[in-house]
Amino acid sequence: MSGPLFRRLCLIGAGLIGSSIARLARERGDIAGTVVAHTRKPETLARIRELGFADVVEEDAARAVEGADCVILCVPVGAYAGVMAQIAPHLAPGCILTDVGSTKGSVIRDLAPLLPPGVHLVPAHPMAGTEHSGPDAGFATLFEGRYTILTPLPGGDRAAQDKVAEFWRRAGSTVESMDAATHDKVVAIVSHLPHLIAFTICGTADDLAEETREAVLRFAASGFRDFTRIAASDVDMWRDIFLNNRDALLEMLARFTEDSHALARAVRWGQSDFIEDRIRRGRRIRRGLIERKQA
Ligand SMILES: NC(=O)c1ccc[n+]([C@@H]2O[C@H](COP(=O)([O-])OP(=O)(O)OC[C@H]3O[C@@H](n4cnc5c(N)ncnc54)[C@H](O)[C@@H]3O)[C@@H](O)[C@H]2O)c1
Ligand SMILES: O=C(O)C(=O)C[C@]1(C(=O)O)C=C[C@@H](O)C=C1
Repeated sequence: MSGPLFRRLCLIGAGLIGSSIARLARERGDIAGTVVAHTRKPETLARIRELGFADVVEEDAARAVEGADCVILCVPVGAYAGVMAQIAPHLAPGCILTDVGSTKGSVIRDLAPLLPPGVHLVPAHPMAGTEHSGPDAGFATLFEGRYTILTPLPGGDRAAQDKVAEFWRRAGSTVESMDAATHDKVVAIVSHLPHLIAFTICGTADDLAEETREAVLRFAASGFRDFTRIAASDVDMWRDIFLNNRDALLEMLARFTEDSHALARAVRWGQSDFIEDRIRRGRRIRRGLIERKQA
C-alpha cells in the first residue's frame, strides 16, 4: 500500500472544522503521517492536548508549519492576513497551502500576495458544518455526503489541486471547482443570507415587548426554533464572513428584500395565486433536497 496523502499535515486552528479534519486523519490511515495542530489561546491548546486528536500540538504558528507538506487554515477568515504574515516565511517549498474558509475572494486577496515561490495555494470550502464551535465540536464524519468547493487560481499547480481534491474525496465529499467570484455569490444566497436572516429574526423577536417575548419563547416550537439553531453560530466566524463577502451578500439581500416586498404586496392585496406560487416553490426546493439526500 502506498503511504498517506500527506507526510505532515498542519492545521492552523482546530475548532469545529480543524478538529474534524484531525479526527478524520486519525481514523483513516491514508491521509496524514503526522498531524500538527496550532491554535492561539493556551486554554484551547490545553484542550486539544486532552482530546488527543493531534500528534503534535504547537503553540507557535511559524514552528507549526515548518516541514509540513500541507497546511490547512481553519481559522475565521478575518484572521487569515495576520496568520499568513506569521507563517509565510516558514512554509517549505513544494508545500500545499489550503483552507476551509467560507469566503473565497477575500482568502485569495489575503493569502496570494504573501505566497512564497514554490508554495501552492489551493483555496477550498467544505459545505458542511454545525452551529457548534471549538475543538470539542468536531467529528470525523462531518464532511461525508457533502460538497467541497475548490476555487483554484488560474495557472495554479494541477498536482496540488488534485491532491486537495483527493483529500476531500477521502473525507467523503463530492468535489466541485469554480472561480472565487461565483463561489462567493453561491454561498451568499445558500449560506450567508440565511444566517443573516436568522440573526435578524431572533433580534426582531427579542426586541418585542416583554409580554410578547415570553410568548415567543413559550411557543417557539418548530418554525422559529429552526431559525435559532443557525442563529446560535459562532460570533467571530460570522462577523468575518459578513465583512469579507460584503458585495455578494448585499446583492443577495437586495434581491431578497425586493422579493419579500412582492410577497408582502400580495398579502396586502389578497393575491392568493401569487402567495400559493411562492409556497409551492419552497416545497419543491425542500423535496428536491430530500430526494438528493441533502436534507
Ligand atoms: N462552522 C461551520 O459551519 C463552517 C463550515 C465550513 C467552513 N467554515 C469555516 O471554517 C473556518 C473555521 O471555522 P470553525 O467552525 O472551525 O470555527 P471554530 O470557532 O470552531 O474554530 C476556529 C479556531 O481558530 C482558532 N483561531 C482563531 N483565530 C486564530 C488565530 N489568529 N490564530 C490561530 N488560531 C486562531 C480558534 O481558537 C479556534 O480553535 C472559518 O473560516 C469558517 O468560515 C465553517
Ligand atoms: O449547518 C450549519 O449549521 C451551517 O451553518 C453550515 C454552513 C451552512 O451555512 O450551510 C455554514 C457555513 C459554511 O461555510 C458552510 C456550511
